[in-house]
Amino acid sequence: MPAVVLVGPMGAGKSTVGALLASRLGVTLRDTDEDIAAAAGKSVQDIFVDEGEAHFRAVEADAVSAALAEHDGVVSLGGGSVLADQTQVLLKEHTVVYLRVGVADAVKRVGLGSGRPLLLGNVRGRIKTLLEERAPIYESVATLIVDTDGRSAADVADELATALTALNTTE
Ligand SMILES: Nc1ncnc2c1ncn2[C@@H]1O[C@H](COP(=O)(O)OP(=O)(O)OP(=O)(O)O)[C@@H](O)[C@H]1O
Ligand SMILES: O=C(O)C1=C[C@@H](O)[C@@H](O)[C@H](O)C1
Ligand SMILES: [Mg+2]
Repeated sequence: MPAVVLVGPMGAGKSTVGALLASRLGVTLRDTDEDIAAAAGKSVQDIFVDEGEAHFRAVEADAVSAALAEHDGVVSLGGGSVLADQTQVLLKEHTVVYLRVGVADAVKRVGLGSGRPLLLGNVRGRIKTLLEERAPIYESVATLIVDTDGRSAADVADELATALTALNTTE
């Protein structure tokens, strides 16, 4: 079972904080976006363009299920993975951290020229809508919520490492 599962929107820092946290905990990071891209032999962006979002979501649900079953370290999930009912059910069995980010910091982090397919056209507007739509879902699956606005990824990883150690010693 993973030590921790990271969820949150694009730009929350799941991949970046996940890598730092994994090294602090002495484990490895498994990122479902990377698993999907490696298996398909192309980027997540290209999968969206070539096969469409519905196909990506189906593949993603399987990738999440496999990562949760197989990986013992840190698992970071794609930003939209929590939309799947199957994933919401699976996450009940895990320690899940929601990396929260506001619109302004998320936009700064993903950059206006982002290659992220769901943000094409209007990065700020799309992020705002996605954050509003998904915040209740992230909250519902989270064991712990960590605010990341105005903080470095290293600072967030440090807080998480401490919080997880405390959580595991009180369980
Ligand atoms: N706390 C932070 N402070 C500043 N920059 C950050 C922070 N966390 C991540 N970043 C930067 O923001 C960008 C996006 O981070 P990252 O790719 O880790 O997000 P993500 O949550 O994995 O997004 P996605 O869902 O698109 O995979 C990266 O360039 C990263 O270096
Ligand atoms: O928030 C989302 O829906 C996404 C987030 C990324 O992690 C990728 O999985 C993809 O760009 C879609
Ligand atoms: Mg990522």
